[in-house]
Amino acid sequence: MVLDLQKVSLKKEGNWILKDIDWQIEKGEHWALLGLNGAGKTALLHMLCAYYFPTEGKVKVINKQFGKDILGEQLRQQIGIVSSTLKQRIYGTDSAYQVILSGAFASIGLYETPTDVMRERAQQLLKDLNCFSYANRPYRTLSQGEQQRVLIGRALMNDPKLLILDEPTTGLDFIAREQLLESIENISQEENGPSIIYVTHHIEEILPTFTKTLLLKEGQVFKQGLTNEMITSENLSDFFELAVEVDWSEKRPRLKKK
Ligand SMILES: Nc1ncnc2c1ncn2[C@@H]1O[C@H](COP(=O)(O)OP(=O)(O)OP(=O)(O)O)[C@@H](O)[C@H]1O
Repeated sequence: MVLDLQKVSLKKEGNWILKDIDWQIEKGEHWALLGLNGAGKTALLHMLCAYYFPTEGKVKVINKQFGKDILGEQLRQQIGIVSSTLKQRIYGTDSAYQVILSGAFASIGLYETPTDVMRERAQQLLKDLNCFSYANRPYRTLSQGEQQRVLIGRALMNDPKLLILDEPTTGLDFIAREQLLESIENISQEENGPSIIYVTHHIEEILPTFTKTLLLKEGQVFKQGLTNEMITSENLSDFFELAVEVDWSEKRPRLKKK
């Protein structure tokens, strides 16, 4: 099992930010995590990466239980994450290639000498993610779409079992967004590739590959299960407390206000 949360709660400064979260992710499953602003998505992701320790409940990530056999650093080597916090920390003068390579050490910047195997892997990722043409350009000169590809490459360097993509399309235009989603779909179909958690506010970004969805509301699981059973007009109207209509006529859902 990639992830096993049992009755997990988190209290910060006297407030419950997460309450009684049960969530299991099996190997090979890809999930969408949907929640409005302030739902607790970031807090939940911080917990999966062992930056937060649960106040109550049990967290197991990649078969390791928090508090027992887990060291934050070791765990983070096995999880790939792309988030806006990470994006802000990358050194703008590093080349795209160096940024990807730094993923081998889960570090910001390169302080250790990469092995030949690491260099080959980074070059393969540059090709797979169509980043080869700007491999040697400083990260800060890349477009937002190009930067996101590089960060996904960095997250894949260690062949993680879990890949967390936290709103990866923020700031992308329509074309760049669709291209990035296509790359994510390709990653999800790789044999022995990582399980993906795709965090978003945007229903239309739920690709067919995300067959499971968790709806998070006010720190609690509102509902979870098969995406086509979760993303319905009735469920989402309850979830948003607003009458909405879901159009499933294409492969991806679209949301309309009623
Ligand atoms: N360290 C903290 N101390 C106190 N309150 C916190 C802390 N971290 C988060 N919160 C609160 O917990 C709630 C959930 O925050 P979180 O950032 O996880 O939401 P989110 O779903 O990621 O929202 P967004 O989509 O806006 O990023 C918010 O009300 C936030 O103010």
